[in-house]
Amino acid sequence: MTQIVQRKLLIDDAVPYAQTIFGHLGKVMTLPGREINAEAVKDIDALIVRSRTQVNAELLADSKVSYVGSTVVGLDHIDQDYLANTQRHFYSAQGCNANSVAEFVIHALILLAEQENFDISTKSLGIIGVGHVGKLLHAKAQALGVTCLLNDPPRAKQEGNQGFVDLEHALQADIISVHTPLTFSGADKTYHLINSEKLALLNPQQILVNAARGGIIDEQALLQTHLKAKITDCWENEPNINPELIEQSFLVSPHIAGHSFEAKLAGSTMVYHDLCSFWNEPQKNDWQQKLPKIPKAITVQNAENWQKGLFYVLQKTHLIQNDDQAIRHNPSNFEGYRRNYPTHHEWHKQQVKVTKNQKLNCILQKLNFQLIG
Ligand SMILES: NC(=O)C1=CN([C@@H]2O[C@H](COP(=O)(O)OP(=O)(O)OC[C@H]3O[C@@H](n4cnc5c(N)ncnc54)[C@H](O)[C@@H]3O)[C@@H](O)[C@H]2O)C=CC1
Ligand SMILES: O=C(O)C(=O)[C@H](O)COP(=O)(O)O
Repeated sequence: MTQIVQRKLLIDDAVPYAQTIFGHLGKVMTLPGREINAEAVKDIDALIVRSRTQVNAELLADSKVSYVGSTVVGLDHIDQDYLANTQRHFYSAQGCNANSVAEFVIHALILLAEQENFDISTKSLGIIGVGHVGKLLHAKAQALGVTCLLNDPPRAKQEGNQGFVDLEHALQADIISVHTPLTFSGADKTYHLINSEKLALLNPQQILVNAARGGIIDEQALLQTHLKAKITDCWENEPNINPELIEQSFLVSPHIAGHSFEAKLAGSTMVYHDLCSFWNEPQKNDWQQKLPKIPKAITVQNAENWQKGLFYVLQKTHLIQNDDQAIRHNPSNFEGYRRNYPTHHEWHKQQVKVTKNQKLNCILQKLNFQLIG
């Protein structure tokens, strides 16, 4: 009688619901992403990672891994050529956390606007990289009345220049937010894209946001650049982040812009669906009944000013300042905090009671909050 050999899956332990979602496909083992090494993957069939595992020949050469799934968006931890050349199937959950990042940027900017006492709708926003995240950020910023300048040369080459501006033009915006991948080669490589020459174009009234990747902005040059505010979620040399940049930043966070509950779950389920089809296995979705209940409705206390009302609502969904406090005076907490990141839900999961302020109600709706009677 032929013995059915159970498939083995090794999954980064930061992948939520790993056992619940993937358990029916085989024997699931989990490890912290940074501890997934050649020894751990030797006898594994499917490897499912987040960003903290370098997937390359060094990791896989002696393994029988035939499937690699990445439950995050960035690809700088994956040697895709090696996987293709060794006939290993690769899937990346592109776009899974875009909404989370866009919400993070808007929330950080509203916090800044409230603390610096300006109306965000009077500002312009330069979005460098207009893919999944950039498009959603554009839509949310427009909902707030922000004028956006869009820079994305690869898209402009494909689609035509209509609607796009060049980098120097985008860098004239009051607020600049980078949302490109980190790439080291090619005509549009992004490593140090915002270098000392580009930073020299900026003035002390401008705001610079990095919730994409450390290295897109030259950090050493950034330290010499005086700006109204630096908002830093992504750093060079993570988790050993630069204390001077912490000091200079209005808001710091340990690379968690994409860490909403829905984003992490989307990454897992997108890889799960791909693995099921790769192994020609029927999907089982009964785990969805085990998801946390949505938070209770928010009642706005301060609606006379739409921006103050929005700030109140955003703070009820997630205290972004906690992400700052978690590392500002204790940078060594960078990995620990993100591995145990407190659950927060995306705005489309949040109910808000209709307020007296029609403009606020309209903005909340455009930002995908659930407005209830
Ligand atoms: N902080 C966090 O937690 C997260 C960070 N990220 C990072 O953000 C990046 C963007 O995410 P998505 O929007 O989902 O990726 P995406 O691939 O959908 O969009 C990236 C966009 O950047 C454009 N681009 C590439 N090179 C460029 C250049 N030199 N100048 C301007 N635009 C350029 C591309 O054409 C594309 O439209 C990811 O590659 C990842 O590194 C993504 C999710 C979470
Ligand atoms: O998707 C990406 O790219 C990101 O930057 C994710 O936020 C990375 O998440 P972790 O793998 O660092 O949990």
